[in-house]
Amino acid sequence: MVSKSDKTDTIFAKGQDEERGIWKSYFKLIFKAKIPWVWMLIVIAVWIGQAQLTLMLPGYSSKIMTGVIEPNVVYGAVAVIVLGTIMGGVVRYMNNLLNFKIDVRYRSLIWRRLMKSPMGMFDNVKPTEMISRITTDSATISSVLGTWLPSTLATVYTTVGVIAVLFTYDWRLSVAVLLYIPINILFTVYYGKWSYRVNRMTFNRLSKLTSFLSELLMSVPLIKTFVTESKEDLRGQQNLQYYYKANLKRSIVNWIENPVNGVLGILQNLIVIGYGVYLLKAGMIEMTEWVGFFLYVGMLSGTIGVYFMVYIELKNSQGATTRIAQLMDNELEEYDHGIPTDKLTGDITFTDVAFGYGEKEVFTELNFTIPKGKKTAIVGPSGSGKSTVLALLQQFYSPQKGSIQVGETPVSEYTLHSWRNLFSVVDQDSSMISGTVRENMLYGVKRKVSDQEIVEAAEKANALQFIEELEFGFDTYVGEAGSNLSGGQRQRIAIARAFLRDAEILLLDEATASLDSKAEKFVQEAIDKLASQCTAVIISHDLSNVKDADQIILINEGKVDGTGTHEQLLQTNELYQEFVRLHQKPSAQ
Ligand SMILES: Nc1ncnc2c1ncn2[C@@H]1O[C@H](COP(=O)(O)OP(=O)(O)OP(=O)(O)O)[C@@H](O)[C@H]1O
Repeated sequence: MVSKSDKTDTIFAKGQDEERGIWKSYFKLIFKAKIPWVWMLIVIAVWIGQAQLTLMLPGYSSKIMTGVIEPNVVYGAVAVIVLGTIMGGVVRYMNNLLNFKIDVRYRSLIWRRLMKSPMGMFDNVKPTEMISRITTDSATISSVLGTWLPSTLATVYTTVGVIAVLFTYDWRLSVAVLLYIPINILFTVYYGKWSYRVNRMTFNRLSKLTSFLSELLMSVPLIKTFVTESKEDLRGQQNLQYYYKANLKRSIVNWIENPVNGVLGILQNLIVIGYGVYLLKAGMIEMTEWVGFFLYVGMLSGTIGVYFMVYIELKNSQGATTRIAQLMDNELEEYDHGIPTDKLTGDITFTDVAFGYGEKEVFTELNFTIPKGKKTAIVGPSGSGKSTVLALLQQFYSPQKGSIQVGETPVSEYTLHSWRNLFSVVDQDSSMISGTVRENMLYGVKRKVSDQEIVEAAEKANALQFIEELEFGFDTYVGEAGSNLSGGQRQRIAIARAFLRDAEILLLDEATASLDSKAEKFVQEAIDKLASQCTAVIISHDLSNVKDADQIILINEGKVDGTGTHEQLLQTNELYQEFVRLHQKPSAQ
């Protein structure tokens, strides 16, 4: 079968190490996700309104603190405080909404792209990595765009305003204070880089831990069977320790920020106090101006603190933006481009088809024909590429060389959706969705189906008895991915689904492998009936399923080793003789 590879050189893994191009990535994401601009502008305007009120406060405070208690000063101060508090509350609420709006747009954009991504992308990316794109990465980006962007613009407004006010008080004192800013920037940049590295390490440890846990929890039966609980316990403890140590480092880095900022703040106050006292004594400034200046400088420190946080946030979001920007660049499947079809109009021919998964070559030169309306069996050693033929047939992948055609028409010229709608598939995994038995039987069935038909399909698939014995019959919940059902029960529901789908081409990949021999015989008869009404391609290790096929294709080492009926291949092909010898059931001898 087409198994998922565990390659780590995925677009996402590459993204984790990509450290450049953050601005490019942000621009790309902002335009791709169509963020709510109007809402964003409203939030920015409210932020700036609130910033303006905050800017006015030290002017009033300095007057009141130095005894200038006139009615217009007091009323002005009260109005600014009350309005500022109300606007502060409103803007935070609006900002939260903006954040959620941006977040849901990114999440739905990522989800839509994932749903339209070609199969090859899913082979290379672990499900936990994809989940992390939709949850953690999109939250990081929306926090930067939704929360930090508007508040930072308001902070820029405040900074410019504060500097302008400072110069109206005294230009010498202002220059002295501003000289200190480069020291602050230097610290911000160095600390930011350091903090980014440590945060990224913690994030990587956490995603390793998450993927370890989800993988192991899905393998509990394997662990129990092979008695590896202690070994896995140890591996889990190690992963937890790595994450703990990364967190310890991170806490030290985060802690350092406060004392250093404190020292820098003291430096700044010393300048204002020392130089200010000198100017006061020399009679060059008034007491009210000096107090006002002092309060505004405090505000300036606050704004620098915000830039500092924004820088850290931007650095920390770098991995997330790069990963999502790369996902946006990924090619998508086009479903409605080409000729629509609702019938298989001729035989399907593979001509000189070469195909591999990445570096791994599977077929070098594959030539065969699947006759319309006939039953074709594909046999070959394990790993020879039988399931890959079914994947190529459904256009999950495109051949690297050669062509697959229906008559004279390459299958790639059909619209992808209409082409895939021609198929009905029952494979050894018998994929289920979490829902009821009925929902699973109807999954992918696009016509109206009566209850009577559902019952008949279940009966033909030998599933009716066990379904009726379930607590809620057809309305019984099957659990996540059908976990409440046995392998054989899942397989019978998948077969019933194939009956209901009633497609032109039936693909069976070890479709009865999980059934006991009594059920298998019964279901096999039903499948044979279904197969006789359409074009069927069957992969089975069970000789009895293969023997009566109109044509058997034997695949080995990337090529077709032989084609013919059971009798023909038995007489002419050594590999087939070997296959028969190995797979003959005692009853068939
Ligand atoms: N998604 C994938 N990525 C990389 N390699 C893959 C992928 N799927 C299958 N392969 C490899 O391609 C080869 C053919 O696999 P395929 O599942 O088609 O073989 P098969 O004949 O159906 O095997 P089996 O009889 O064991 O089910 C194998 O070597 C397999 O490891």
